[in-house]
Amino acid sequence: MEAVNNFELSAMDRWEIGNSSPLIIAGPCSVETPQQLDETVRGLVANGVKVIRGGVWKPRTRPNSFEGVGHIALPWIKEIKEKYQVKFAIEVASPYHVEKAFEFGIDLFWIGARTSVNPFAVQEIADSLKGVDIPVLVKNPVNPDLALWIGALERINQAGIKKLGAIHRGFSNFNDQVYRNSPTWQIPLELKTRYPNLPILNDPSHICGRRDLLNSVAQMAMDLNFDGLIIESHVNPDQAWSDAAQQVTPEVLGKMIAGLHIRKVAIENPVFQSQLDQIREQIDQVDRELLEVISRRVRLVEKAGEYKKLNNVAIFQIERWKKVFESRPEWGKALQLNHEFVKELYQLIHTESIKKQEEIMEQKMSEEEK
Ligand SMILES: O=C(O)C(=O)C[C@]1(C(=O)O)C=C[C@@H](O)C=C1
Repeated sequence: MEAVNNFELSAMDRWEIGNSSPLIIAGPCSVETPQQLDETVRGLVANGVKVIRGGVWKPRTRPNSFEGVGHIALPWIKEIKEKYQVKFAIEVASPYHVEKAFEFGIDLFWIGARTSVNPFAVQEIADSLKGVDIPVLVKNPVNPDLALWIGALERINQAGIKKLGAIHRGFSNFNDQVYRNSPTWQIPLELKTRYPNLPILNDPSHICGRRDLLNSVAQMAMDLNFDGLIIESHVNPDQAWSDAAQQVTPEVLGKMIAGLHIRKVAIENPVFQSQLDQIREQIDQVDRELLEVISRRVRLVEKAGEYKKLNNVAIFQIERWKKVFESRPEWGKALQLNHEFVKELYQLIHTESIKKQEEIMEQKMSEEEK
Protein backbone atom coordinates (compact mmCIF):
# COMPACT_ATOMS: atom_id res chain seq x y z
CA MET A 1 0.00 0.00 0.00
CA GLU A 2 1.20 3.48 -0.81
CA ALA A 3 2.04 5.55 2.23
CA VAL A 4 0.14 8.81 2.40
CA ASN A 5 0.78 11.58 4.82
CA ASN A 6 -1.70 14.36 4.69
CA PHE A 7 -1.29 15.40 8.31
CA GLU A 8 0.66 18.61 8.75
CA LEU A 9 2.95 17.72 11.59
CA SER A 10 5.90 19.04 13.51
CA ALA A 11 8.53 16.55 14.66
CA MET A 12 8.11 15.37 18.23
CA ASP A 13 11.54 16.68 19.26
CA ARG A 14 10.13 20.16 18.66
CA TRP A 15 7.21 19.66 21.00
CA GLU A 16 9.28 21.03 23.90
CA ILE A 17 7.85 18.59 26.39
CA GLY A 18 11.00 16.75 27.39
CA ASN A 19 13.12 15.31 24.64
CA SER A 20 13.38 11.76 25.89
CA SER A 21 13.20 9.05 23.26
CA PRO A 22 10.98 7.16 23.74
CA LEU A 23 8.75 9.80 25.31
CA ILE A 24 7.54 8.66 28.73
CA ILE A 25 4.40 10.22 30.19
CA ALA A 26 3.48 8.86 33.61
CA GLY A 27 1.27 9.77 36.52
CA PRO A 28 -1.84 8.86 38.42
CA CYS A 29 -5.03 7.74 36.75
CA SER A 30 -6.76 10.53 38.71
CA VAL A 31 -5.46 13.50 40.60
CA GLU A 32 -6.98 12.85 44.04
CA THR A 33 -5.47 15.19 46.63
CA PRO A 34 -2.61 17.73 46.70
CA GLN A 35 -0.62 15.31 48.86
CA GLN A 36 -1.15 12.29 46.58
CA LEU A 37 -0.13 14.38 43.57
CA ASP A 38 2.96 15.78 45.27
CA GLU A 39 4.22 12.40 46.52
CA THR A 40 3.55 10.68 43.20
CA VAL A 41 5.26 13.39 41.14
CA ARG A 42 8.22 13.50 43.54
CA GLY A 43 8.69 9.74 43.05
CA LEU A 44 8.30 9.97 39.28
CA VAL A 45 10.79 12.82 38.96
CA ALA A 46 13.27 10.82 41.06
CA ASN A 47 12.82 8.05 38.50
CA GLY A 48 13.53 10.27 35.53
CA VAL A 49 9.99 11.11 34.37
CA LYS A 50 9.64 14.66 33.03
CA VAL A 51 6.09 14.64 31.69
CA ILE A 52 3.29 13.85 34.13
CA ARG A 53 -0.22 12.70 33.33
CA GLY A 54 -3.19 13.02 35.66
CA GLY A 55 -6.95 12.72 35.20
CA VAL A 56 -8.96 15.74 36.33
CA TRP A 57 -12.31 14.89 34.76
CA LYS A 58 -12.81 11.13 34.36
CA PRO A 59 -15.33 9.69 31.93
CA ARG A 60 -16.49 6.44 33.57
CA THR A 61 -18.44 3.56 32.09
CA ARG A 62 -20.79 3.16 35.08
CA PRO A 63 -22.56 5.87 37.08
CA ASN A 64 -21.59 6.35 40.73
CA SER A 65 -17.94 5.65 39.97
CA PHE A 66 -15.39 8.30 40.95
CA GLU A 67 -15.47 10.83 38.11
CA GLY A 68 -12.43 12.90 39.00
CA VAL A 69 -12.14 15.81 41.44
CA GLY A 70 -12.71 18.27 38.57
CA HIS A 71 -11.34 21.77 38.11
CA ILE A 72 -10.21 22.10 41.77
CA ALA A 73 -7.22 19.93 40.79
CA LEU A 74 -5.93 22.54 38.33
CA PRO A 75 -4.34 24.95 40.88
CA TRP A 76 -2.67 21.92 42.57
CA ILE A 77 -1.24 20.90 39.19
CA LYS A 78 0.00 24.43 38.52
CA GLU A 79 1.86 24.44 41.82
CA ILE A 80 3.36 20.97 41.23
CA LYS A 81 4.54 21.98 37.76
CA GLU A 82 6.46 24.89 39.24
CA LYS A 83 7.77 22.94 42.23
CA TYR A 84 9.16 20.00 40.23
CA GLN A 85 9.69 21.72 36.85
CA VAL A 86 7.64 19.11 35.00
CA LYS A 87 5.26 19.28 32.05
CA PHE A 88 1.69 18.15 32.65
CA ALA A 89 -0.82 16.32 30.44
CA ILE A 90 -4.56 15.99 31.11
CA GLU A 91 -7.56 14.61 29.27
CA VAL A 92 -9.99 17.12 27.77
CA ALA A 93 -13.48 16.13 26.68
CA SER A 94 -15.17 19.51 26.10
CA PRO A 95 -14.39 23.14 25.20
CA TYR A 96 -14.89 23.98 28.91
CA HIS A 97 -12.09 21.56 29.86
CA VAL A 98 -9.84 23.12 27.20
CA GLU A 99 -10.53 26.64 28.46
CA LYS A 100 -9.89 25.69 32.10
CA ALA A 101 -6.72 23.75 31.22
CA PHE A 102 -5.30 26.77 29.37
CA GLU A 103 -6.08 29.01 32.31
CA PHE A 104 -3.83 26.86 34.50
CA GLY A 105 -0.97 26.35 32.02
CA ILE A 106 -1.46 22.66 31.15
CA ASP A 107 1.23 21.70 28.60
CA LEU A 108 -0.35 18.83 26.69
CA PHE A 109 -3.84 17.49 26.11
CA TRP A 110 -5.15 14.10 25.23
CA ILE A 111 -8.56 13.22 23.87
CA GLY A 112 -9.93 10.05 25.44
CA ALA A 113 -11.24 6.90 23.82
CA ARG A 114 -14.84 7.66 24.77
CA THR A 115 -14.56 11.09 23.15
CA SER A 116 -12.65 10.17 19.98
CA VAL A 117 -15.53 7.84 19.16
CA ASN A 118 -17.83 10.88 18.76
CA PRO A 119 -17.13 13.24 15.82
CA PHE A 120 -19.41 15.97 17.24
CA ALA A 121 -17.48 16.06 20.52
CA VAL A 122 -14.11 15.97 18.74
CA GLN A 123 -15.15 18.82 16.43
CA GLU A 124 -16.21 20.97 19.39
CA ILE A 125 -12.83 20.40 21.03
CA ALA A 126 -11.06 21.08 17.71
CA ASP A 127 -12.92 24.41 17.35
CA SER A 128 -11.88 25.41 20.85
CA LEU A 129 -8.22 24.66 19.98
CA LYS A 130 -8.08 26.97 16.94
CA GLY A 131 -5.11 29.33 17.00
CA VAL A 132 -3.18 27.56 19.78
CA ASP A 133 0.10 25.67 19.59
CA ILE A 134 -0.05 22.82 22.06
CA PRO A 135 0.63 19.09 21.63
CA VAL A 136 -2.57 17.04 21.41
CA LEU A 137 -2.69 13.26 21.57
CA VAL A 138 -5.75 11.39 20.33
CA LYS A 139 -6.53 8.02 21.89
CA ASN A 140 -7.98 5.33 19.67
CA PRO A 141 -11.78 5.15 19.86
CA VAL A 142 -13.07 2.34 22.12
CA ASN A 143 -14.17 0.31 19.09
CA PRO A 144 -11.60 -1.04 16.61
CA ASP A 145 -12.35 1.49 13.89
CA LEU A 146 -9.25 2.94 12.24
CA ALA A 147 -11.23 5.37 10.06
CA LEU A 148 -12.84 6.90 13.16
CA TRP A 149 -9.43 7.30 14.81
CA ILE A 150 -8.03 8.96 11.69
CA GLY A 151 -11.11 11.18 11.45
CA ALA A 152 -10.56 12.46 15.00
CA LEU A 153 -6.86 13.12 14.25
CA GLU A 154 -7.82 14.99 11.07
CA ARG A 155 -10.31 17.20 12.90
CA ILE A 156 -7.67 18.23 15.45
CA ASN A 157 -5.04 18.72 12.72
CA GLN A 158 -7.42 20.84 10.64
CA ALA A 159 -7.91 23.11 13.66
CA GLY A 160 -4.21 23.98 13.19
CA ILE A 161 -2.65 21.63 15.74
CA LYS A 162 0.68 20.48 14.30
CA LYS A 163 2.08 18.85 17.43
CA LEU A 164 -0.22 15.92 16.91
CA GLY A 165 0.14 12.35 18.14
CA ALA A 166 -1.90 9.21 18.71
CA ILE A 167 -2.29 6.98 21.75
CA HIS A 168 -2.95 3.27 21.34
CA ARG A 169 -4.95 2.21 24.44
CA GLY A 170 -6.50 -0.98 23.08
CA PHE A 171 -10.07 -1.76 22.03
CA SER A 172 -13.21 -2.82 23.89
CA ASN A 173 -14.01 -6.47 23.62
CA PHE A 174 -16.62 -8.83 24.86
CA ASN A 175 -14.54 -11.84 25.78
CA ASP A 176 -10.82 -11.13 25.84
CA GLN A 177 -9.58 -13.40 28.63
CA VAL A 178 -6.28 -11.59 29.11
CA TYR A 179 -6.54 -7.88 28.44
CA ARG A 180 -8.92 -5.20 29.67
CA ASN A 181 -8.77 -3.74 26.15
CA SER A 182 -7.50 -5.96 23.32
CA PRO A 183 -4.31 -4.50 21.85
CA THR A 184 -5.16 -5.53 18.25
CA TRP A 185 -1.68 -4.32 17.23
CA GLN A 186 -2.45 -4.39 13.50
CA ILE A 187 -4.61 -1.24 13.88
CA PRO A 188 -1.91 1.11 15.25
CA LEU A 189 0.59 -0.49 12.85
CA GLU A 190 -1.73 0.30 9.94
CA LEU A 191 -2.02 3.89 11.26
CA LYS A 192 1.80 4.13 11.34
CA THR A 193 2.05 2.68 7.84
CA ARG A 194 -0.36 5.29 6.48
CA TYR A 195 1.08 8.20 8.47
CA PRO A 196 4.77 7.43 9.09
CA ASN A 197 5.44 10.86 10.63
CA LEU A 198 2.64 10.67 13.18
CA PRO A 199 4.06 9.85 16.65
CA ILE A 200 2.22 6.98 18.34
CA LEU A 201 2.44 6.28 22.05
CA ASN A 202 1.31 3.06 23.66
CA ASP A 203 -0.81 2.97 26.83
CA PRO A 204 -0.06 -0.36 28.50
CA SER A 205 -2.14 0.54 31.59
CA HIS A 206 -5.48 0.61 29.77
CA ILE A 207 -4.63 -2.34 27.56
CA CYS A 208 -3.64 -4.56 30.50
CA GLY A 209 -5.98 -3.45 33.26
CA ARG A 210 -3.60 -5.26 35.65
CA ARG A 211 -0.06 -4.46 36.62
CA ASP A 212 1.55 -7.87 36.04
CA LEU A 213 1.14 -7.56 32.26
CA LEU A 214 2.41 -3.99 31.87
CA ASN A 215 6.01 -4.89 31.20
CA SER A 216 5.30 -7.32 28.36
CA VAL A 217 2.97 -4.86 26.58
CA ALA A 218 5.41 -1.95 27.03
CA GLN A 219 8.22 -4.11 25.60
CA MET A 220 6.03 -5.16 22.69
CA ALA A 221 5.41 -1.46 21.93
CA MET A 222 9.17 -0.83 21.96
CA ASP A 223 9.75 -3.86 19.71
CA LEU A 224 7.23 -2.40 17.27
CA ASN A 225 8.96 0.98 17.39
CA PHE A 226 6.28 3.04 19.09
CA ASP A 227 7.41 6.59 19.91
CA GLY A 228 6.65 6.44 23.61
CA LEU A 229 4.54 5.21 26.51
CA ILE A 230 1.84 6.74 28.67
CA ILE A 231 1.57 4.77 31.91
CA GLU A 232 -0.37 5.16 35.12
CA SER A 233 1.59 5.45 38.34
CA HIS A 234 0.39 6.20 41.88
CA VAL A 235 2.30 6.59 45.14
CA ASN A 236 -0.06 4.08 46.74
CA PRO A 237 -1.63 2.08 43.88
CA ASP A 238 -3.85 -0.20 45.95
CA GLN A 239 -5.54 2.81 47.54
CA ALA A 240 -6.09 4.62 44.21
CA TRP A 241 -9.57 6.09 43.75
CA SER A 242 -9.73 4.78 40.15
CA ASP A 243 -8.03 1.99 38.18
CA ALA A 244 -6.17 0.65 41.24
CA ALA A 245 -5.33 -2.74 39.70
CA GLN A 246 -3.37 -1.28 36.79
CA GLN A 247 -1.27 1.36 38.59
CA VAL A 248 2.28 0.88 39.85
CA THR A 249 4.46 2.89 42.21
CA PRO A 250 6.95 5.36 40.69
CA GLU A 251 9.78 3.03 41.82
CA VAL A 252 8.31 0.00 40.04
CA LEU A 253 7.71 2.13 36.96
CA GLY A 254 11.29 3.45 37.05
CA LYS A 255 12.67 -0.11 37.14
CA MET A 256 10.36 -1.20 34.35
CA ILE A 257 11.40 1.65 32.08
CA ALA A 258 15.09 1.10 32.83
CA GLY A 259 14.67 -2.58 31.91
CA LEU A 260 13.03 -1.97 28.52
CA HIS A 261 15.01 -2.88 25.42
CA ILE A 262 14.77 0.10 23.10
CA ARG A 263 15.05 -1.08 19.49
CA LYS A 264 16.55 0.90 16.66
CA VAL A 265 14.58 1.34 13.44
CA ALA A 266 17.64 0.28 11.45
CA ILE A 267 21.43 0.25 11.75
CA GLU A 268 24.18 1.29 9.36
CA ASN A 269 26.22 -1.93 9.85
CA PRO A 270 26.83 -3.43 6.33
CA VAL A 271 27.25 -7.00 7.63
CA PHE A 272 23.89 -6.85 9.40
CA GLN A 273 22.29 -5.33 6.30
CA SER A 274 23.66 -7.93 3.88
CA GLN A 275 22.60 -10.80 6.13
CA LEU A 276 19.13 -9.36 6.54
CA ASP A 277 18.95 -8.89 2.74
CA GLN A 278 19.82 -12.56 2.24
CA ILE A 279 17.08 -13.67 4.63
CA ARG A 280 14.64 -11.34 2.85
CA GLU A 281 15.51 -12.88 -0.52
CA GLN A 282 14.65 -16.29 0.90
CA ILE A 283 11.39 -14.88 2.28
CA ASP A 284 10.56 -13.50 -1.20
CA GLN A 285 11.14 -16.94 -2.70
CA VAL A 286 9.01 -18.70 -0.06
CA ASP A 287 6.21 -16.15 -0.58
CA ARG A 288 6.19 -16.92 -4.32
CA GLU A 289 5.90 -20.64 -3.56
CA LEU A 290 3.23 -19.95 -0.93
CA LEU A 291 1.11 -17.99 -3.43
CA GLU A 292 1.54 -20.71 -6.04
CA VAL A 293 0.26 -23.28 -3.56
CA ILE A 294 -2.67 -21.05 -2.55
CA SER A 295 -3.49 -20.53 -6.23
CA ARG A 296 -3.53 -24.32 -6.75
CA ARG A 297 -5.96 -24.65 -3.86
CA VAL A 298 -8.25 -21.92 -5.23
CA ARG A 299 -8.30 -23.64 -8.67
CA LEU A 300 -9.34 -26.92 -6.98
CA VAL A 301 -12.06 -25.11 -5.03
CA GLU A 302 -13.33 -23.67 -8.34
CA LYS A 303 -13.41 -27.19 -9.77
CA ALA A 304 -15.45 -28.34 -6.74
CA GLY A 305 -17.72 -25.34 -7.34
CA GLU A 306 -18.34 -26.31 -10.97
CA TYR A 307 -19.12 -29.82 -9.86
CA LYS A 308 -21.55 -28.61 -7.19
CA LYS A 309 -23.20 -26.37 -9.79
CA LEU A 310 -23.70 -29.31 -12.20
CA ASN A 311 -25.28 -31.38 -9.44
CA ASN A 312 -27.17 -28.54 -7.78
CA VAL A 313 -25.41 -28.99 -4.43
CA ALA A 314 -25.01 -26.24 -1.81
CA ILE A 315 -21.70 -24.38 -1.53
CA PHE A 316 -21.34 -24.55 2.23
CA GLN A 317 -20.53 -28.10 3.28
CA ILE A 318 -20.56 -28.02 7.05
CA GLU A 319 -19.28 -31.55 7.76
CA ARG A 320 -16.35 -31.22 5.38
CA TRP A 321 -15.59 -27.71 6.60
CA LYS A 322 -15.57 -28.86 10.25
CA LYS A 323 -13.03 -31.54 9.35
CA VAL A 324 -10.81 -29.07 7.51
CA PHE A 325 -11.07 -26.49 10.28
CA GLU A 326 -10.20 -28.99 13.00
CA SER A 327 -7.44 -30.91 11.23
CA ARG A 328 -5.38 -28.02 9.78
CA PRO A 329 -4.40 -26.41 13.11
CA GLU A 330 -3.34 -29.92 14.24
CA TRP A 331 -1.25 -30.40 11.09
CA GLY A 332 0.23 -26.95 11.71
CA LYS A 333 1.20 -27.91 15.27
CA ALA A 334 3.57 -30.55 13.93
CA LEU A 335 5.18 -27.76 11.87
CA GLN A 336 5.52 -25.42 14.88
CA LEU A 337 2.76 -23.15 13.65
CA ASN A 338 0.58 -21.32 16.14
CA HIS A 339 -2.88 -22.88 16.53
CA GLU A 340 -4.80 -19.57 16.44
CA PHE A 341 -2.81 -18.39 13.44
CA VAL A 342 -3.71 -21.49 11.42
CA LYS A 343 -7.36 -21.18 12.46
CA GLU A 344 -7.53 -17.57 11.33
CA LEU A 345 -5.74 -18.43 8.11
CA TYR A 346 -8.28 -21.15 7.28
CA GLN A 347 -11.18 -18.87 8.11
CA LEU A 348 -9.84 -16.48 5.47
CA ILE A 349 -9.27 -19.31 3.01
CA HIS A 350 -12.79 -20.64 3.50
CA THR A 351 -14.30 -17.17 3.03
CA GLU A 352 -12.45 -16.95 -0.30
CA SER A 353 -13.67 -20.46 -1.29
CA ILE A 354 -17.29 -19.45 -0.64
CA LYS A 355 -16.80 -16.25 -2.64
CA LYS A 356 -15.30 -18.09 -5.60
CA GLN A 357 -18.01 -20.76 -5.65
CA GLU A 358 -20.69 -18.09 -5.28
CA GLU A 359 -19.30 -16.40 -8.41
CA ILE A 360 -19.57 -19.74 -10.24
CA MET A 361 -23.18 -20.25 -9.09
CA GLU A 362 -24.11 -16.72 -10.15
CA GLN A 363 -22.61 -17.37 -13.60
CA LYS A 364 -24.87 -20.35 -13.86
CA MET A 365 -27.91 -18.32 -12.93
CA SER A 366 -27.20 -15.58 -15.46
CA GLU A 367 -26.54 -18.22 -18.15
CA GLU A 368 -29.89 -19.85 -17.33
CA GLU A 369 -31.64 -16.44 -17.50
CA LYS A 370 -30.33 -15.91 -21.06
O1 LIG B 1 -15.16 -29.50 0.14
C1 LIG B 1 -15.85 -28.72 -0.50
O2 LIG B 1 -17.05 -28.89 -0.74
C2 LIG B 1 -15.27 -27.46 -0.99
O3 LIG B 1 -15.85 -26.79 -1.80
C3 LIG B 1 -13.98 -26.97 -0.38
C4 LIG B 1 -14.17 -26.11 0.87
C5 LIG B 1 -12.74 -25.64 1.28
O4 LIG B 1 -12.37 -24.49 0.99
O5 LIG B 1 -12.00 -26.45 1.84
C6 LIG B 1 -15.05 -24.95 0.54
C7 LIG B 1 -16.35 -24.85 0.92
C8 LIG B 1 -17.01 -25.83 1.78
O6 LIG B 1 -17.82 -25.26 2.78
C9 LIG B 1 -16.07 -26.79 2.35
C10 LIG B 1 -14.77 -26.89 1.97
